[in-house]
Amino acid sequence: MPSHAIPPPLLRASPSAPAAFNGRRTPPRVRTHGSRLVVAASGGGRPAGRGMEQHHGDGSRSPVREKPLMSNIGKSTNILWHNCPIGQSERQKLLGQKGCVIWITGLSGSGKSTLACALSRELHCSGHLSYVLDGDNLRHGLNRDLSFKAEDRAENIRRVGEVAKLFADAGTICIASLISPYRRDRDACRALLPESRFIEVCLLYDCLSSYYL
Ligand SMILES: Nc1ncnc2c1ncn2[C@@H]1O[C@H](COP(=O)(O)OS(=O)(=O)O)[C@@H](OP(=O)(O)O)[C@H]1O
Ligand SMILES: Nc1ncnc2c1ncn2[C@@H]1O[C@H](COP(=O)(O)OP(=O)(O)O)[C@@H](O)[C@H]1O
Repeated sequence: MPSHAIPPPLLRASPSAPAAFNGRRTPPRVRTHGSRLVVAASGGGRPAGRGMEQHHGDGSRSPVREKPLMSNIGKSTNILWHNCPIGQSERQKLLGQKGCVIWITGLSGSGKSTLACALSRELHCSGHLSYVLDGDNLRHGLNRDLSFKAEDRAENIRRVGEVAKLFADAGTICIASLISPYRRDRDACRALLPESRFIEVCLLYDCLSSYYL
């Protein structure tokens, strides 16, 4: 099978999927064409806000039929939130676990990466899916444009907080390992998730340092 081919299980329709497309007149038809996935979206077009679900801080969802979730972001207007029929609870059921963020903070050399890797290995051995977001590694890609001045560190943490939230939403135990010296930046990341889904591990010796604000 070529590396880009879609494995057959992904193409199987979930029994509950059609009901979840109630925002469209017709759900899109998906079929394979050689190694390609062909999607025919017919009729109805955008869901126009109907059949959407509102996500609450505790991870629960409820249908929102009256008001589409729109935002104005910068110069762009009418940014519409799209929900997928396969949501957080379906992913949790599939994986047999709930996603969360374990945020490891501490000075350079304090053992963050070592702890993150050890934790990830233990979780893996006990059958849990985890993923390490290491500050050093992310600065090779996603955050390569950022320096170590305070505002860039803040942007660094903001981005990683958002990515970690997505990993948790995907059902993964996301282990973020960053110096993240400013409490306000870490608190902003914590605020992205329900209280019990964000666990901060502060390598204590460094947290007593005046480097931490
Ligand atoms: N000036 C300066 N200050 C701090 N750190 C530096 C610097 N230059 C490079 N490095 C390397 O970058 C790693 C820290 O990146 P982070 O993204 O975790 O930092 S921060 O959270 O934005 O403060 C850090 O990795 P760790 O040692 O694993 O913490 C360093 O290897
Ligand atoms: N618990 C520990 N005891 C002794 N040495 C450790 C411990 N944790 C990490 N180290 C060592 O300290 C050094 C820095 O660890 P590292 O995980 O890279 O820190 P950080 O990611 O915070 O920069 C490494 O050489 C590592 O092997």
